[in-house]
Amino acid sequence: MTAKIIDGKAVAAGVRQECRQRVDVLKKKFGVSPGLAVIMVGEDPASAVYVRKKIQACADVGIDSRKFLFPADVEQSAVIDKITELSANPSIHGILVQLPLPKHFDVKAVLGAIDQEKDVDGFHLYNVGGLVIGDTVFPPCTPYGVMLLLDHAGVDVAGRNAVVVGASNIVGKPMALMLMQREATVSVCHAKTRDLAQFTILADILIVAAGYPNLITAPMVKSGAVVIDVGINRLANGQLVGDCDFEGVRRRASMITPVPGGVGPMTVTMLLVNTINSAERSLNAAGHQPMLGRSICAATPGI
Ligand SMILES: NC(=O)C1=CN([C@@H]2O[C@H](COP(=O)(O)OP(=O)(O)OC[C@H]3O[C@@H](n4cnc5c(N)ncnc54)[C@H](OP(=O)(O)O)[C@@H]3O)[C@@H](O)[C@H]2O)C=CC1
Ligand SMILES: Nc1nc(=O)c2c([nH]1)NC[C@@H]1CN(c3ccc(C(=O)N[C@@H](CCC(=O)O)C(=O)O)cc3)C=[N+]21
Ligand SMILES: [Mg+2]
Repeated sequence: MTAKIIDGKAVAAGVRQECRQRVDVLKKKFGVSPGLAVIMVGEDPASAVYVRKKIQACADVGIDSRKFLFPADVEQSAVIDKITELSANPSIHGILVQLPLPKHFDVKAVLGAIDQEKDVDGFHLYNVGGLVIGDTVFPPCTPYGVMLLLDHAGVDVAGRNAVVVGASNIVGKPMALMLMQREATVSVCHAKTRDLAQFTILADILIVAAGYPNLITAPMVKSGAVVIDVGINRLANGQLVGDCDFEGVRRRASMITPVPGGVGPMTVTMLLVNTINSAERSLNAAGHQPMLGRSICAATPGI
């Protein structure tokens, strides 16, 4: 078997086209320009690349983005003051704090300062709680993008065995919750899992987000499985690879996402979706009827 490649870049391009249309309606009909604030602390090169991609993606669909760069040794209170100010600013509909933050930061305190109605990453505890009960406004971008890829590829989730490798707050845990919400039978593996292969081999849907190249090899994968590789690893030779031995695994899987060009472009795109949803919600809060297209969210009910 040779797996069908799930083209994240192409799916993302389609979603972005919808984003452009929704932004157009917001601007022309309602005079609202969706605005995203991106906060970055320090100049970690990987973070800088991701932030640049997010800002480019905003420009691409007509979202106004503003970047706030703080030096790595800034006091936490200065960052929280900025977040408080942006939370009160009606021209800002989304606030994102690029992670990781420097060690002296209390991540929970910083994320907690974001207005929960502008928490487009979905990392505020209010939205995390919403996700747990299957009723969140801002699904976290990476697992949200994965759900959209699965829907787009026509993958049935209900009743299937889903195995998530990785249990972080930003990928593994919310991924597991979204799959549970869609009635998969979910196992979550992490660094202390004994005999990872014993779990992965049972997966109809295998989601890998650990951050180790070649962690998943062909013998660990059930024949015909759908494999979603979230991992992003830069090898010494400069090559970007996921967590799966791509060439080996694609001979056992029925579908697989590539790296690059798989989940990464979806992550950035779902940030745009969450920001536009937030801008539309701000209109509704102002007394307008809920009239705008929610087709993207409708594709993924209940998350
Ligand atoms: N494509 C995209 O859009 C995105 C990609 N990423 C990429 O995804 C990967 C994961 O990111 P993130 O969740 O932030 O990373 P973290 O480092 O925060 O979490 C990694 C998780 O993987 C687990 N893990 C580590 N080693 C193993 C192992 N040998 N077997 C099983 N589980 C293991 C860890 O376990 P434990 O909890 O026990 O420590 C942890 O839960 C990275 O490569 C990152 O670059 C991240 C975000 C978006
Ligand atoms: N608050 C916060 N929100 C995040 O969403 C967030 C974060 N912090 N910290 C880091 C991770 C990582 N992340 C990625 C974004 C884009 C690509 C992406 O575009 N990847 C491309 C290639 C990238 C490249 O060429 O380097 C691809 O896979 O095709 C990947 C990973 C968002 N994250
Ligand atoms: Mg952990």
